[in-house]
Amino acid sequence: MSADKEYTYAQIAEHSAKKDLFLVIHDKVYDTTSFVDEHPGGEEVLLDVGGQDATEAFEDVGHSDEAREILEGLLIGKLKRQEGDPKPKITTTTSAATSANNAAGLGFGIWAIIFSGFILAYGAYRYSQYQEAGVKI
Ligand code: HEM
Repeated sequence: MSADKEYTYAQIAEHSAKKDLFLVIHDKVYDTTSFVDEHPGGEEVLLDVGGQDATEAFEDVGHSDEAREILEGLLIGKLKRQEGDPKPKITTTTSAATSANNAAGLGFGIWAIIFSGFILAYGAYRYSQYQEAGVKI
């Protein structure tokens, strides 16, 4: 089998049985049939995502490099995305980037509030100075 073979979601969905189990992870297709019984996380979880996109499930667990090496050995092809197919699942990289953005956004918000607080305080101070000066004159 060539790792360059392209599979559509419909073709992959036909392989969802324990004895014939395909998974999609990061748009690559893996034949996990020989691995189901050996999976340290149990066969149930693999069967749950059999014939589907398992990217999120796989990444959520935070699998080790060893797990990724096993995965490479099971590679049989890539996903041929067609019109109307589900969008690629969010990967850890993008979600990390999103949270980084959120953190930055939050940080900026806080600084904006602090900064405008200073501007207001300074304005109030200057105003009171002028008023005092006005009274004295
Ligand atoms: C073909 C794809 C997969 C491979 C090659 C794989 C491989 C492994 C390996 C080697 C481990 C041992 C810990 C580690 O090295 O990270 C593991 C643990 C685990 N896997 Fe997977 N896995 C796959 C897919 C999945 C999926 C789709 C799920 C769905 C939730 C899953 C859930 C788990 C869980 C929960 C553990 C932790 C088990 C424990 O620590 O008791 N795995 N997997």
